[in-house]
Amino acid sequence: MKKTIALVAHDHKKQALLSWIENHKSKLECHDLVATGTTGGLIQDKLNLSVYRYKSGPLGGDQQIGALIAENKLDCLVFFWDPLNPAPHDPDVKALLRLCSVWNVPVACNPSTADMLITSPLFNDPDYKRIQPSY
Ligand SMILES: O=C(CO)COP(=O)(O)O
Repeated sequence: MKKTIALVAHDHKKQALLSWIENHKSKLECHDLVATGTTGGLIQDKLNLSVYRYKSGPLGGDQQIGALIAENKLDCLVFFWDPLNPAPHDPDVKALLRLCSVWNVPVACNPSTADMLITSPLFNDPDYKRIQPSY
């Protein structure tokens, strides 16, 4: 079943995300991909993958992806955030990760977790229904 997958990385993690995407390109191209602005541009240019680009993270892109979660329009987030450098939009980063917890959206913040997520049998199991919390 086609999913909507968001791909986001901070600057020092962009190369790691591009490598991860390249490793899983055949799986990822079956889905609808969205990304924050700069990350999405790199995915298009370097990997020739079609991806819908929201604004750059510091300009509101994280919040736009958060809005997808709040509207139940996102199935999975791969977000390689940078634990070693401060981001001017850190509140937006936290808010995005928080919404994944609020709505039980699978989120991978490093390549090994992302490997496990995308290769999980549950990822393509049509019978697996993610529990949607009812508040
Ligand atoms: O800052 C980001 C996520 O917090 C990513 O934004 P860019 O993809 O525009 O660099």
